[in-house]
Amino acid sequence: MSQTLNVDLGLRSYPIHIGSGLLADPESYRPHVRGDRIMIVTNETVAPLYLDPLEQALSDYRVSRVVLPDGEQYKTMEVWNRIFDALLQERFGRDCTLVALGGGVIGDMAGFAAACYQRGVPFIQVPTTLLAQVDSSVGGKTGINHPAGKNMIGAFHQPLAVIADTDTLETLPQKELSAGLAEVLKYGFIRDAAFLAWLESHMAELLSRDPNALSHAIKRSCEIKALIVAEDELEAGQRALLNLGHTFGHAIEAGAGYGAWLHGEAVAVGTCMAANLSQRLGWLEDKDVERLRRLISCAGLPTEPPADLSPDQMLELMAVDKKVLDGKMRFVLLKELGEAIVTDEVDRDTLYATLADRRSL
Ligand SMILES: O=C(O)C(=O)C[C@@H](O)[C@H](O)[C@H](O)COP(=O)(O)O
Repeated sequence: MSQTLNVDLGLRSYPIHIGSGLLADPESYRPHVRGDRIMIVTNETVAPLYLDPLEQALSDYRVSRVVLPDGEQYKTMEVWNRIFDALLQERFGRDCTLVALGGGVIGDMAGFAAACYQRGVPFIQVPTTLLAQVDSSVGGKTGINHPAGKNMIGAFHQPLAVIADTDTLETLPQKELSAGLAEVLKYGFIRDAAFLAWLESHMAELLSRDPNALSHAIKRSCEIKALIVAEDELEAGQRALLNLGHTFGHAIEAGAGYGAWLHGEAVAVGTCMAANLSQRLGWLEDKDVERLRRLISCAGLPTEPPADLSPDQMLELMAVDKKVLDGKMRFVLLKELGEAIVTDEVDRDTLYATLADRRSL
């Protein structure tokens, strides 16, 4: 059984197909592929699991592949360039489709390569992690990291389709499943108190990979993301809400060294820090922060930043955040659980106190 949602972006609209058995089904791709040549971009972990069935499903086309190393530490200009080497060596023209097979790193790098190759070619997202299925494959944010900051170089480039085969979650390490839950919880925190309550009462099923619970969580997450992206594709306004926990989280990822923390783990801690700051500003109550922390912890996620990352180091890393406007940092904070806002009205002392407060995280 599969379900389809739509991301409504006029001429750039596209479907998100969610369900079992989609990856190996030729019909998942046929309506979307452009040209007769396909370059699959994947990594060394995912290739042995899913490259063969994907190539079988695409056997009507001339298919090539580029297999990159796995991990956030490889989301670099050098590794990204290997996609262009492969495309150029095999003389790909513009009449081709790139297919991103993997998690968020592969989706972001393949999507950014598609945005740039010969000034833009189409691509399809085939996300194989929970995080990629609920978040990074949807919305067209593509890019790579820079030592100075996460996702600092990139482009908005929407895919032709997202094909999220829920069967791929069966092979996902538990740590990666939890990392995906950080982004699922985010949708509840920013937009949907009822979904948050549902997540609270179904966390055990989600962690034990109950297919119905996972399908519901993926669908609701994608619905919320699709609505926000449709209203604000280029993050001129409310799309920034999807960045809850990311200002702190990206600083943790860069500060600890890319790959030391999974993105979702860093976002989980960042969300606790955003809640702490929201409480200091008088918005969240103690019980809200406790509830948020408990949920994050029940999802198997950390709630505290690395002890060796000082408030000053965090501040320095946060200063390059893409939400900085007119030299002022902007934060996604919580008015209540289920309602987020973007604000630049955070004084330095309150921020510093949050960064220094390891106890209340
Ligand atoms: O789609 C968005 O918009 C998001 O902010 C979703 C985030 O969860 C995602 O991690 C995104 O890639 C972060 O983007 P960035 O602009 O903060 O680099």
